[in-house]
Amino acid sequence: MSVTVRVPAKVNVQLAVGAVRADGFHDLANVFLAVGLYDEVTVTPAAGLRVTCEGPGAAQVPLDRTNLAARAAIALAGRYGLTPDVHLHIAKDIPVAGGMAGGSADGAGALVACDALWGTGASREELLDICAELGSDVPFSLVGGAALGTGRGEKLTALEAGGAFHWVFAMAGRGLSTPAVFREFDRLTAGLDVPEPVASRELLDALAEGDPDALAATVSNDLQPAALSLFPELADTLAAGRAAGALAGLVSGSGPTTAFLARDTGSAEKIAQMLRTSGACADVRVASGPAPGATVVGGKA
Ligand SMILES: C[C@](O)(CO)[C@H](O)COP(=O)(O)OP(=O)(O)OC[C@H]1O[C@@H](n2ccc(N)nc2=O)[C@H](O)[C@@H]1O
Ligand SMILES: Nc1ncnc2c1ncn2[C@@H]1O[C@H](COP(=O)(O)OP(=O)(O)OP(=O)(O)O)[C@@H](O)[C@H]1O
Repeated sequence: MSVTVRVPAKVNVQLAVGAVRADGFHDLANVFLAVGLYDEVTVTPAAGLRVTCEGPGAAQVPLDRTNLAARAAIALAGRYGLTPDVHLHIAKDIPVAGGMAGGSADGAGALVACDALWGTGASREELLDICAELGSDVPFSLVGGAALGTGRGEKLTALEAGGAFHWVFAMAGRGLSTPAVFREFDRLTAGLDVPEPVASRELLDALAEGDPDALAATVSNDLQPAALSLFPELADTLAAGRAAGALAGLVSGSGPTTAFLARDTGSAEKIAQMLRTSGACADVRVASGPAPGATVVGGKA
């Protein structure tokens, strides 16, 4: 008996960041778009909790109880008086520590997979509560599509997306730590008046209309200066993607992956090819969004 769940990566088309809160988190206006780069989590009953991982960057993924997939299984089992005796296998395709919510995807995937395996009958709300305990990005990994995240990003409102948006992602040769990027944001904004984060009306309209030019004119990421400060070479990657014809280029979330919006699939392939030969990044992928959230794609009786 096993269950396999597929979970998408995300790009933040707007990431507005407020001042640091008393609990160390930041209030956000976080416009998430799920994109078609996926991790798959397979859960199988086992003698105890075990995590394995294959794919690019697998060596950087912890295989102990700190893995978000393991934490999800433990949290769900805890609620239902079960023991998390499962083997969680992660087939990784989302870059590790890349700002595309790879670990969050695995947390949401493991939760949905264990829920199906154990037949807990947990409601969507209960699953979303557990997701929010696991991390700010995890609820969005569960729901996918397009959504506005407020609070620390965990309170979601579904958004309409009027069409597919085509993206090129440039992966860096090393990762960036999300807490370190938020700390750098605090350092760069120290003494300044940081406004309350608000979603842009123009950006939400562009998303709803499926208009790539209008979206390109409105994308923004308040963490970008912090990511560039910690990883200055990303400025060259952004310049290379824009020179290759991208409508817009920005750092994805806390980075260091950079995301380039293309007009259509043909243009995305051309930008990807130019980025590959530019030497300005370690790897390049093409993907479109919105993509569906965590979905059961297979299982064996
Ligand atoms: C940068 C984003 O990826 C944008 O979607 C997210 O805000 C980060 O979400 P995440 O990786 O799920 O982050 P969490 O695991 O919840 O938090 C990791 C750390 O990031 C910082 N953090 C995260 C979210 C937030 N709204 N404010 C923060 O300051 C905190 O230092 C926190 O200790
Ligand atoms: N299943 C997992 N996959 C990858 N990393 C994990 C996982 N579980 C825990 N981690 C830890 O989380 C850190 C961040 O990895 P992750 O790939 O989630 O980063 P990220 O994509 O930048 O996150 P986000 O975009 O949500 O801020 C890793 O360095 C690793 O130590």
